[in-house]
Amino acid sequence: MTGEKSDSATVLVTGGAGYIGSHAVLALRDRGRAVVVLDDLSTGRRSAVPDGVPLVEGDVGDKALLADLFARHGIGTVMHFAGSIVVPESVERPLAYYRNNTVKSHALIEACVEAGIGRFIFSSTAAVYGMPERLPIDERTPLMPINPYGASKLMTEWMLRDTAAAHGLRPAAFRYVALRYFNVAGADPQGRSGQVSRVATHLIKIAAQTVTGQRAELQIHGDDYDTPDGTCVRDYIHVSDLADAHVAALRHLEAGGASEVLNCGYGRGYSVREVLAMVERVTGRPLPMRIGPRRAGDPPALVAGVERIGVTLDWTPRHADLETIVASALAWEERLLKDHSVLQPSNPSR
Ligand SMILES: NC(=O)c1ccc[n+]([C@@H]2O[C@H](COP(=O)([O-])OP(=O)(O)OC[C@H]3O[C@@H](n4cnc5c(N)ncnc54)[C@H](O)[C@@H]3O)[C@@H](O)[C@H]2O)c1
Ligand SMILES: O=c1ccn([C@@H]2O[C@H](COP(=O)(O)OP(=O)(O)O[C@H]3O[C@H](CO)[C@H](O)[C@H](O)[C@H]3O)[C@@H](O)[C@H]2O)c(=O)[nH]1
Repeated sequence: MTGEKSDSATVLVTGGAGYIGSHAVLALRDRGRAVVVLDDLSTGRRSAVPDGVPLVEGDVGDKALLADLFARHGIGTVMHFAGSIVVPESVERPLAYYRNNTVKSHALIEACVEAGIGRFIFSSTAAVYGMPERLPIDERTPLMPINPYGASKLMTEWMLRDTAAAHGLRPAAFRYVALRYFNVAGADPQGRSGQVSRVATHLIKIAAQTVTGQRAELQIHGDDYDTPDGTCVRDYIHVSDLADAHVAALRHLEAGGASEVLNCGYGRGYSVREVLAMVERVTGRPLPMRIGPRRAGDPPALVAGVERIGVTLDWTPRHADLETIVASALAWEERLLKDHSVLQPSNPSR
């Protein structure tokens, strides 16, 4: 397309020092793509960025920095992972979430339009659906987020939709793929990256910490849901498959494909109890656990409708089973325990 940057152009990965972004960096590098990371290291880690990948330490809302970075590195596509992700925190500090996730995404999208960067891939979330009543959840399901985190992401989707509508037909076209992730888990199969959280909230991460003795016990947040075993059901996707979906989205846009909003999951749900049983099976160790009350805002079941991603992207998941997800998460947790350099502090000033 006229005015577009060439396919060999560098990919900017915002939030590339974080959990999912660092796996996307690995997936891009493994395919020989040039990558630059922009990260403020608020939750990310310098050590998550592989050697040889430039890390620009800065804020994704800093337009002067962005303009300079785009020109200096010849950026052709932006993959936007940077953001704040803790749902209960978003309820306590909504304006901080709207600022970091929505206002700063606005600055980034605007900087792209001004620089003529026409390809944008965005980390969205199943949280845009809220508490859907019907499963599986396809992309036409009504969008009714129930917390500021989901709303802050949905607003960014809308900015992308409207920007593509306004600029999509011009010579410097703007097209995007928004990927709505379901439950992301696991770690790079080669052990190069994984999840490092100061305060873990995700089930598989907490289970890994518990079974390795870092926590006394895990609490199941409610077993009285209207689900087969009473615990919540989620669609867990391996982080490396998700990273590959980003590479597939990049290829889609580079081939001139249209803007898309796509669920990312496997279309299969597991209950909390099933996940915990898998942790016990993989380790051969009992997992200390007890039943606690429901956690506010937890939908009983979230399972992705995955037809659309299947027909739109050239994406074949390679790690689509719970055992692989759990085993890779556990292997990473063992590595964290042994190798403290992985835990190199993010930004000491925060
Ligand atoms: N983890 C999940 O299960 C999940 C599910 C759905 C969607 N997502 C989305 O995926 C993206 C990545 O999530 P993650 O789990 O890797 O989280 P993470 O906290 O590990 O990564 C986020 C990264 O963004 C950086 N960052 C935050 N604000 C920034 C700013 N203003 N400027 C520059 N860098 C900034 C952080 O330092 C960090 O490296 C987020 O946008 C999140 O909303 C995550
Ligand atoms: O110690 C724990 C932690 C979690 N859970 C349960 O395990 C399930 C999964 O919980 P997670 O916190 O791992 O994930 P969520 O489904 O709450 O959230 C995920 O999906 C959301 C979309 O709905 C957002 O995208 C969010 O960023 C992402 O982490 C839930 O039923 C939760 O109650 C427990 O029982 N005990």
